[in-house]
Amino acid sequence: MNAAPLKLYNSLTRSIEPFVPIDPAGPVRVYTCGPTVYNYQHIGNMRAFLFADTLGRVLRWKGYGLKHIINITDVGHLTSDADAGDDKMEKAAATQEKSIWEIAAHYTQVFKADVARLNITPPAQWTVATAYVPQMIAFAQRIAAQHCYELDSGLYFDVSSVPEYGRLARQTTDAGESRIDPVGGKRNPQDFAIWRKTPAGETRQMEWDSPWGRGAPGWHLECSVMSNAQLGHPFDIHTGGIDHREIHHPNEIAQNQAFCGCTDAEPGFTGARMWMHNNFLVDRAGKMSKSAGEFLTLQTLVDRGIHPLAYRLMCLSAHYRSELEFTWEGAIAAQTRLKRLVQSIEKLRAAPDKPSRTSADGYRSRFDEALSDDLNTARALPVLDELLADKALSPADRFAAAEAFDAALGLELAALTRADLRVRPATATIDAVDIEAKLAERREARAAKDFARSDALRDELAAAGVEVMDGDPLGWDWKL
Ligand SMILES: Nc1ncnc2c1ncn2[C@@H]1O[C@H](COP(=O)(O)OP(=O)(O)OP(=O)(O)O)[C@@H](O)[C@H]1O
Ligand SMILES: [Zn+2]
Repeated sequence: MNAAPLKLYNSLTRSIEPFVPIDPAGPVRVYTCGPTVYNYQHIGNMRAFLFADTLGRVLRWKGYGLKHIINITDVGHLTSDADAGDDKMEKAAATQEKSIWEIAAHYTQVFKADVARLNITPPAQWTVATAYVPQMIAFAQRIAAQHCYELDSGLYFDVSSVPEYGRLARQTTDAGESRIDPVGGKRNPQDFAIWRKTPAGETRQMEWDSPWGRGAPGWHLECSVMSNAQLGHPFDIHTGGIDHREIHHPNEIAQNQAFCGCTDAEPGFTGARMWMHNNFLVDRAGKMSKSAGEFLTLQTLVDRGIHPLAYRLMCLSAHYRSELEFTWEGAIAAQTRLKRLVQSIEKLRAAPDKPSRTSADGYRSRFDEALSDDLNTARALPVLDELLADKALSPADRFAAAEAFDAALGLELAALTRADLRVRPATATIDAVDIEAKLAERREARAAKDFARSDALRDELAAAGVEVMDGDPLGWDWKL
């Protein structure tokens, strides 16, 4: 029944293509560029992992096995993607007066907790960059003679040594961001360091011996090595945020081509069959970004009374290739939408059963078609709404179909309760039980038309940090 052909947008060709697994018998192999653990991940970063999870869930919905790898970048990512600046990890350690290992451990743990709160399926393996340094050196050694050259600052990849460098980014002019050329002596402006030597007289917290001196691997090298080690090249799908389409992924591709030495025998080889990118989460200031200073974490949302899965639903309500603008109104609307879903499911569970007069197959096909059309979750969600409201279907059949749909959506619809969604704002000076008691008292006052008492209770709650939402059609809510 999940039979619509799966089509996905491939950034390499800038078109929607049928998905054809490389190995029809084995699992689909997917690699996702993971977080750089020098700071908290903001909700924009989490959008990238929600997208990768949706891809994985849809692949499983379509009946495929899945081997998904996400890396943890704990070394090598510079403050500028164009090969300039400090290592983000070294810089964070210096400003926070901690060791890099402490920094990495802390932010990795918080990131994984957010992954769990968003119900993102953990990958088959979290590959940690510093655990792959010997493989990175071996990879670099194999391509060094034909594709690299040494400067004082490191070993550089010569992008003119591979065919069609930058095809993914569609770089046709000198104006592209990646043309920035901050390192003197490069052969081509886009050449990048695959090994950065520690400057003479300095020591870094993270450095290793290599044939090119003590130093650290380049960020681009890391993903080529870890994807190859875990999945083998070529694998099926490589994902990341759309910023990676410009520099990071073209550089991975160049290294993969150099490593396999196969571009004559296999024209078009990039290391992955498809490259997929999610668009940005933006706010009024533009792309949400750590470098820009202010950003929102999942915890910020929770502190303001928004459930993590409401953020997941917010992301699912937009297509992953569209920009998504974050607003608090939007987050509250997503929370209300999630509540409605949970409420419907709770009602179905409690309802006495009776036979269906029709079948849920039509909904299932439409839901499947939407997901199969380049993961169009925005179009799949209304099918779920319609299914839940269809009285010709028995409560049990609606419940079963909704639960099956949720395997692809990951909203935990069958497990969530209304009570879970009452997230107490962090600033509230009153606990959930007292809030409920005051709300009940207020409902009674209103029923008795004692509006003075009702207003007084609302003001008391407001003073304690809780805003009563009279406009909430579900009637059982409060927020910051
Ligand atoms: N605003 C955003 N919306 C969606 N995805 C994003 C956004 N910002 C970054 N990403 C993606 O998040 C993932 C993790 O990125 P990483 O930890 O390397 O972040 P970063 O580049 O340090 O973040 P920032 O750009 O905020 O400084 C990457 O796939 C990246 O493309
Ligand atoms: Zn990467």
